[in-house]
Amino acid sequence: MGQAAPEIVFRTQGVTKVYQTGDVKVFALAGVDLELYTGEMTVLLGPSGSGKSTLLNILGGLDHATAGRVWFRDTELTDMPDRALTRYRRDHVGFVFQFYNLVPSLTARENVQLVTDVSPDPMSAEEALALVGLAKRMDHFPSEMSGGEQQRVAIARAIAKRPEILLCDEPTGALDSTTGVQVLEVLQDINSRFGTTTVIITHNAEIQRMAHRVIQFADGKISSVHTNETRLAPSEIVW
Ligand SMILES: Nc1ncnc2c1ncn2[C@@H]1O[C@H](COP(=O)(O)OP(=O)(O)OP(=O)(O)O)[C@@H](O)[C@H]1O
Repeated sequence: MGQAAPEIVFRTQGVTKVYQTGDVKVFALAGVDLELYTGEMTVLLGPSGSGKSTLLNILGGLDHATAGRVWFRDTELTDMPDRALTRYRRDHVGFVFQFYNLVPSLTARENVQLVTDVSPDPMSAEEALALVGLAKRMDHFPSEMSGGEQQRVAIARAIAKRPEILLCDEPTGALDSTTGVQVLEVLQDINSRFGTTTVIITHNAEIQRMAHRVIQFADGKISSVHTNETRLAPSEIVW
């Protein structure tokens, strides 16, 4: 018997995004057809300006495509009104960005509680912080933590609502390699422990070796898709 077909979590068809500044049009995305599968860890690679963040923002409901269609499971996101898109984002998507966007006047625990207070079925802030290895730092303020620790608080905040999807835009971009690997280990652990569909944008080609699939972008299009036969553990990745 063959393996069951993978379950599609996102599908895009001809997604285009045009930014217009005065007379100048920039095609940030120029026709992207893509399927992402439940539980998969996907790395998006490509030069600066090739459209990776634009696609991530559209998948995460932070932005609308100019043309083309986008589905999250059976729900079409394409023309969803902003209120519904906000609900979609709140209920299903966790975001991790390069700069951690923590509230400086709140402790790690309080930063995570901002999310757990408004989610229907959250884990506790304590549980989320323990999952990212910060059980002992819960009452520290961001200024008392290293970059990697702050990013782990940001990941705890993103996962505390138990999202099906975790979208990470350059999560290690501001970190040295040792700290970056710790953050990747947390992402790997969340992906395998909870089956959270995870998308990671990176400029660091080494990181692709931990992914199930690697999608390469060039000029607003997908230039190649590669499935890794074997994956490396984050601790085996060096940069
Ligand atoms: N709000 C905006 N207004 C105008 N142009 C934009 C806007 N956002 C993105 N762009 C342009 O769209 C193109 C794609 O940008 P995008 O950020 O998606 O690329 P990227 O591959 O994520 O790049 P990077 O790796 O540098 O983050 C770029 O040419 C960028 O300048």
